Amino acid sequence: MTDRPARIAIVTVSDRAARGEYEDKGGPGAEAWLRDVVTSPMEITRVIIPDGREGVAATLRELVEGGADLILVTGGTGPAPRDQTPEAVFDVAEKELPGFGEEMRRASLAEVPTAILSRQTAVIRDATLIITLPGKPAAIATCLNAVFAAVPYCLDLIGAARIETDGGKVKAFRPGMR
Ligand SMILES: Nc1ncnc2c1ncn2[C@@H]1O[C@H](COP(=O)(O)OP(=O)(O)OP(=O)(O)O)[C@@H](O)[C@H]1O
Ligand SMILES: Nc1nc2c(c(=O)[nH]1)N[C@H]1C(S)=C(S)[C@@H](COP(=O)(O)O)O[C@H]1N2
Repeated sequence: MTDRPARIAIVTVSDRAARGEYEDKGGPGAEAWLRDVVTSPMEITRVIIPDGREGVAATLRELVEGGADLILVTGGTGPAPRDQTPEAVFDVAEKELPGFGEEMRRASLAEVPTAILSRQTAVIRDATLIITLPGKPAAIATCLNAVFAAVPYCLDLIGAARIETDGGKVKAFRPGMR
């Protein structure tokens, strides 16, 4: 655990947003959610890349090597042929944390039955936690609200930056601490 600004990367994976055919709403949505909930210093970077296993994996490797503490990836988790974000994430993963996907889908299923189509998950590579989210901008808050209480302690455990949250919005849980 280190006390310095958390380096957080937000990666939008979308063929059409990367081509400029529509405005990316997922990346800005994820950044707004973090700025609302996380109270400790953060350096946030955002990138928009097309779908595709190799490109997504290469971007993730680069961000991990650049020292990211947390990477949020939005899009490409579904069953369509170009949806290959989970494959890319597993290509770079050292450990999977399947509970993240289970809980995000559970929360999303209360909103839409098609939430079951998302293969979203979370993994660790080096000292970076990578969480995947569906591409639908509306899914971002649902999914982050469902799992974020466990994120600060996970970052502690992997030796990433320490983050604090606004307890009125998301109460970070650190076992053994109040
Ligand atoms: N990053 C985003 N910003 C804004 N809207 C998005 C974004 N990602 C997805 N959407 C919206 O959600 C809908 C369904 O999401 P889905 O992930 O299936 O996108 P998609 O059709 O696969 O996108 P693409 O073809 O660009 O990869 C899209 O048609 C789009 O309206
Ligand atoms: N909360 C929430 N989760 C959701 C959705 C949604 O609208 N809200 N859309 C679902 C749909 S329709 C799909 S196809 C999958 C995968 O989306 P992705 O390929 O954009 O990642 O996410 C699912 N999860």
